[in-house]
Amino acid sequence: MSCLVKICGINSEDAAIAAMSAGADALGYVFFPPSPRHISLNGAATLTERVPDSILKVGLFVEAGDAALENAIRAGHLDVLQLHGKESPERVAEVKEKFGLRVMKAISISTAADIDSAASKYDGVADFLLFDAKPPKNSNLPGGNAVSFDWTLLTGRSFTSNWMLAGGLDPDNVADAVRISGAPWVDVSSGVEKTKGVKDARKIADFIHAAKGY
Ligand SMILES: O=C(O)c1ccccc1N[C@@H]1O[C@H](COP(=O)(O)O)[C@@H](O)[C@H]1O
Repeated sequence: MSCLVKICGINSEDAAIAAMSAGADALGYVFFPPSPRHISLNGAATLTERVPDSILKVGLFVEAGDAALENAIRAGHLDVLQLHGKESPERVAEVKEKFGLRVMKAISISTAADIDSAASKYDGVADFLLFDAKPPKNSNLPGGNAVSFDWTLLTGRSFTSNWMLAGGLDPDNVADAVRISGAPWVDVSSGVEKTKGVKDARKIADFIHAAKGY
């Protein structure tokens, strides 16, 4: 089964080129200073000049205010806003309306009940649902922790919103993850890095090939 791929945490020209040349469908810029993948506004502005319109530019935020969103949208020419904190359905709808861009809401999963509860609140409100694992207790990041969840929780599920699978994906497990979950999109950060915050071109290519079933 083939699917679309977002490579998140793009913070260097090398990483952007590796992802684009391997066939990524979306690139993610992390606008969250505690993350090792954080990118400055200037950094995003420089990288984004090289990204063709056919590749989605996704900005990742954690409970960001309107001014921060606006500055990042302008710098990165963003197409999609990924809200990876505790943003309410009302805030998701407000951001969509205010900025006129697609919004992706990250949802932390460990049980089927987590999926049901999130779907009842965000399905059809956000353009994309992003199913990620619950962060470990000792992590200061709500995502990007290389932790996966039970993909069978998503088997046979369908949603009004488009959706992505994330959390602990890597070149060796992504084909199984797509087959089991039926995900139309996958999103990866840690699994295609050589060290925290530094992407590995070989792993990016292997990941995209495996996800797309080349
Ligand atoms: O990547 C980060 O540093 C990050 C920081 C804060 C929130 C989310 C973050 N990343 C997102 O987390 C998931 C899973 O990442 P991983 O592949 O397990 O490392 C993914 O959606 C990233 O976009």
